[in-house]
Amino acid sequence: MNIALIAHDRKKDDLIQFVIAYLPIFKEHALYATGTTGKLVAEATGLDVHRFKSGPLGGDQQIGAMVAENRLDLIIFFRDPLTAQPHEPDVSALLRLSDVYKVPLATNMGTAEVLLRGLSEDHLDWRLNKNPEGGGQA
Ligand SMILES: O=C(CO)COP(=O)(O)O
Repeated sequence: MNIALIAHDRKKDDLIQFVIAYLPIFKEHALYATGTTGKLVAEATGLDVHRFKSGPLGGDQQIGAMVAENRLDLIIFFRDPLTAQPHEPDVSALLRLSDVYKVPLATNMGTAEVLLRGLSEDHLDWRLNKNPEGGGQA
């Protein structure tokens, strides 16, 4: 599966800890991320992460473009609900597109845990019908 990882600044440590906790699962999939998130996750875990631009510079939109092409199967986006983001319209656009294309998206760790467990038990295999490319690693 193709998985996107995104975290706002105050949530980046949480996301890194989450990826470390589920490393055996993440290792099996192709990872995409906004710029700074991807750099930090790659450094902390050694995982290969395809990095787009930083979120405020268009990274959310680049991930949204993948969604629009049905090339993303799961999105983990740890948003900071307490800090205004200059690129809030981009964030909203990504959430909207994920709903349009019915891509599972977690915005907090509780939901992310359920999605990762579902992924490890093949409950997201229906995505392979939508995105044949997602069956392999990057
Ligand atoms: O701003 C972001 C998501 O909206 C995340 O971007 P970075 O990973 O580049 O910090």
